Amino acid sequence: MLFAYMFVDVMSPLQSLIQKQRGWSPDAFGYYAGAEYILNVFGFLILAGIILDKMGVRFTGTLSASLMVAGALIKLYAISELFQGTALELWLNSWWTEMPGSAKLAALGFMIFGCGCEMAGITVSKALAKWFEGKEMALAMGLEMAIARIGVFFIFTISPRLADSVVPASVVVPVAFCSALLCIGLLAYIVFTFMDAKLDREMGANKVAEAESDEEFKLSDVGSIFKSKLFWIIAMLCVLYYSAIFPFQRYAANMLQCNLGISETQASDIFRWFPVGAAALTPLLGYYLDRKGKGASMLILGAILMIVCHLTFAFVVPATKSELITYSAIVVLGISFSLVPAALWPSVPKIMDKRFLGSAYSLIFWVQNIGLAFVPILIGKVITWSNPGVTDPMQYDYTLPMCCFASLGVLALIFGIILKAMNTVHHYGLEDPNIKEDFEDVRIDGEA
Ligand SMILES: NCCCC[C@H](NC(=O)[C@@H](N)CC(=O)O)C(=O)O
Repeated sequence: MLFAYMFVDVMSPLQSLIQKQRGWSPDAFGYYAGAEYILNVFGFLILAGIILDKMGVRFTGTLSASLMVAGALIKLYAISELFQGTALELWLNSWWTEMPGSAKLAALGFMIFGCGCEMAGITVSKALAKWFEGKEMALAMGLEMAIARIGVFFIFTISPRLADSVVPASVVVPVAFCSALLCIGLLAYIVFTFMDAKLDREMGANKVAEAESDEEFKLSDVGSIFKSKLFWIIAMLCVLYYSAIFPFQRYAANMLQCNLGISETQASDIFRWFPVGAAALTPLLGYYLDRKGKGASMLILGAILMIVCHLTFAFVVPATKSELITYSAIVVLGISFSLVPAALWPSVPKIMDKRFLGSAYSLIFWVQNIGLAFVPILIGKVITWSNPGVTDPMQYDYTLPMCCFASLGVLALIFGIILKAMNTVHHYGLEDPNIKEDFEDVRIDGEA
């Protein structure tokens, strides 16, 4: 997941460079960024859930890592000099001219990568549930997310520097670097499959068979989950919150460049503290949640902090051009991005029957991916629409796009409040600690 998250954001600090080098407009960049989720939205994630439950974590993880490598190599080829001037590029340039051929092929590669990445996300959740069942699952999930966030910090640090390491600067170097890391990630997962097989042997064949059948994906379960009000509240909170974080991450470096009048590298150097804050706090909050609970309250606080930060980027940072305010907002956003993920993902097993868990995660990811696919496109359009005639990528006014992100936060907050109110009435246990021996929870059993 570390290398996957690095690949996801390798181009984020290079928006203005790719615009200069390959002619990708903000719209084209938005389409490219949204492409990661398109196939997942059109049902791949549901299929991924079925594959996961039928074939298990070893096969699915290896398949997902292979898909990531294949998608990365296509994207690398698309942005490389090798692709320039080929018949394929000429053909791709000949239709939907707003989107350069290199952006179209890179988007295709990113789509394939995205299938692998999301499939890996649900596989890792299921593997963690298997390895840490009855133990400190929130801490384990928090650590997994923390490692991924460190990858984002690292890539925001090195991506612009790798791009500048050649003359003229090139987006190819960082993308090639991350593609190589993904190959190492595939090898690492293959090593994990041997460890997992050993765990199965230790657990004993009977227990494994029982565990597998407990979590088997049944198509009728999808209907039960979709009929659940609670599922929709969690899924809406998830899609709204994450749509104001991950798409923002794609535009953040350019937003800081435009607001503060700084270089790509300086902007990335400021923004990289966002995932660091999240990486430091998420496992601590997971540890706290395991012992003390307060999950629903953490979701509400996380949404409030995010709204404050996005409004600060919209109005205060451009007016003051203060680096101190910018850094403070970045750190507070990092705190928000610890509170919500640390509370959200370990809450799912509290409200979903174990039988539904794999499908529940894949369906929440599916709803989330709809937002992650379309919000970057929407933001690209809002940037273009609110900046008529602006061609210099350093001169965009980000007020309206940041207000859009803040509005998503307001909606997420409303769902967080509804969730907490429902928890108070129905006692789902969302405010309770995870580790509690006589814990009696109320779960969706297919009739909710
Ligand atoms: N085991 C993974 C838990 C989810 C972590 C979560 N990631 C996602 O929700 C992804 N679907 C997002 C993406 O597609 O980029 C996170 O907080 O990173």
